[in-house]
Amino acid sequence: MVAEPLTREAFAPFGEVIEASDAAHHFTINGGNTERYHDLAKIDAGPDGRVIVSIFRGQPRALPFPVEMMERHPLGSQAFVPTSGGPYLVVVAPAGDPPGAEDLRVFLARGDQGVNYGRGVWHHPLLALDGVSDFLVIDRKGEGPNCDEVTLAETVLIDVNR
Ligand SMILES: NC(=O)N[C@@H](O)C(=O)O
Ligand code: NI
Repeated sequence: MVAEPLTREAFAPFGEVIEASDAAHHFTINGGNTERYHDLAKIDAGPDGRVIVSIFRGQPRALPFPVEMMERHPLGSQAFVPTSGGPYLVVVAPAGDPPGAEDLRVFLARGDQGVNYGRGVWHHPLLALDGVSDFLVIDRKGEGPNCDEVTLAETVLIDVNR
């Protein structure tokens, strides 16, 4: 599978794209100095969880990459915002039954785009490209198992057309 460009419309079934886009609700603050891109993602820690902020430092993945498993967080959302400026891959499938190869969507995210996976949305763990990459990660801390993993019946090779 070749990655498609990440857009808020294409990603809508899986969550939100976090970017300073004119399509977002934005307005000027701080006496004209600053533009606020407002309320970009539905952060969900559930009724008994707490929202936490972490940094993931990901090693670059080699392409083409074999997707052999997917995971989901049934108790909360998970957001990744790149802070190193490089691109990364986002592999997702709709929340619900464990995905098959035919359910996957693969997106190429720019270094100025973040993503928020909605609660229960299947995704592959971090897929940094080009170099060691840091990401601000906003997700849930709390009781209960919050990471289900599934092995795909068939491996899916993903790549990028650049
Ligand atoms: N396990 C963990 O914290 N990371 C994954 O959830 C991921 O999506 O990278
Ligand atoms: Ni995750």
